Amino acid sequence: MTFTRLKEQGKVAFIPYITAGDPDLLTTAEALKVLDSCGSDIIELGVPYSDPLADGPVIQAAATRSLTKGTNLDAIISMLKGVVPQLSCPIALFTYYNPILKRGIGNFMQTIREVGVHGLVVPDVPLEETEVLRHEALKNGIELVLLTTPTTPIDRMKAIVEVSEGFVYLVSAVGVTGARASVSGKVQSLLKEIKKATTKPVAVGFGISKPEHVKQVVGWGADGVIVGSAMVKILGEAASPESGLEELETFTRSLTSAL
Ligand SMILES: O=P(O)(O)OC[C@@H](O)[C@@H](O)c1c[nH]c2ccccc12
Repeated sequence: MTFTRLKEQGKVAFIPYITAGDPDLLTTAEALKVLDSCGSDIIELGVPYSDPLADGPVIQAAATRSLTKGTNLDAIISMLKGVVPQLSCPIALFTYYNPILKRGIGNFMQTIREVGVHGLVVPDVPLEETEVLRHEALKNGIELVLLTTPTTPIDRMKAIVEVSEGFVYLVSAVGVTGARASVSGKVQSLLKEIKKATTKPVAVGFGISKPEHVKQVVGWGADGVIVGSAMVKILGEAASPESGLEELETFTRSLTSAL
């Protein structure tokens, strides 16, 4: 839906990621409002996890701080209950598989649907194991976004894009999340391959932190850009929650104006 509207307007989606509960959940709620009002098209909200395999130092540190404060899924859910009705853009929850399993897949999907979450990203579930997850997501009207990476073999990429809902997440680089000096030139050819295989929108993430990166990825034909660590760093390193939110706004505007 979001992408259809954007495409009609000839626009590319801006998709920020932040970790819930860093520095605290009240600030997360405010950050969601700031990101929404700065023109984000989807917001990825990360559930902090103790063993975040795919995450680089910035998001790992944010998760640790958040968990130390006692952030858990229930607290995130009740924060969302209050704030989602105030947002105009959809929320995609980002979580590792374990917290979903702990709650029970069906129960998890129902709970997030009830607070108005639209999408779900789970980085550590291999395609073969997504079936149950997809089934339960579908039943609850949740879009399960799947990821493909530069090392995903073509046939596997095709199978992934075939079943991905909402959009396809193209991970731009091998390794962990985190700002990088430049976006790998390989993304251009990866985008071409994916677009040969599907008409679904493709959003690119990993290492995007500057307006130049945004412009580059848009020029290569991406339908969306995802920015995580750079956002998380601002909120995590700010002198106070208030100044973090101000910096977040300035930074987000600098990126969206490159779209
Ligand atoms: O942090 P980066 O490099 O801007 O990348 C996006 C990213 O943060 C977000 O989508 C994400 C956070 N944790 C992940 C783990 C795997 C894949 C993606 C992610």
